Amino acid sequence: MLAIGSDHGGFRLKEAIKEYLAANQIGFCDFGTHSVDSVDYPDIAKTVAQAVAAGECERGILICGTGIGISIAANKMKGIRAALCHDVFSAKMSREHNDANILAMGERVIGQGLALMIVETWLKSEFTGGRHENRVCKITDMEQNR
Ligand SMILES: O=C(CO)[C@H](O)[C@H](O)COP(=O)(O)O
Repeated sequence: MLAIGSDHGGFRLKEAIKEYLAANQIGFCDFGTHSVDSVDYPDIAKTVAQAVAAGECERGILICGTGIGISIAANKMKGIRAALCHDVFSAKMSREHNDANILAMGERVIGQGLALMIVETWLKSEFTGGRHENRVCKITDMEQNR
């Protein structure tokens, strides 16, 4: 199960991603927001990050206007590795090398076509482990000592 959420700045892209997920039989849980009325992106980041960190959802997708604020907020949560990706290569690497468990994007930065390609790539890519395992473990250690 995938967790998805956005603020008002990412609402339209979130809806387009939901259509893509539904068309591809990928299960998701929508944590809002549910309109273009203004909301605060940390509130959405928190609920999606909590669902992923608690293991209720395997991975998450977060969208705001730029993707910056919502990824900064999500990364404050223990166990979260949110990657802000606006190109397909970064999306693939964020999974293969960094084991990113949240994909963040900005609706005001990229078009819908590219965003959907990024989502597709990110969902299909897997962590390759090996030398990257130790590096991700070091990130987790930093969280424990915070
Ligand atoms: O991108 C964002 C955070 O990084 C927000 O979506 C953006 O700041 C919202 O701006 P506004 O309230 O002017 O619509």
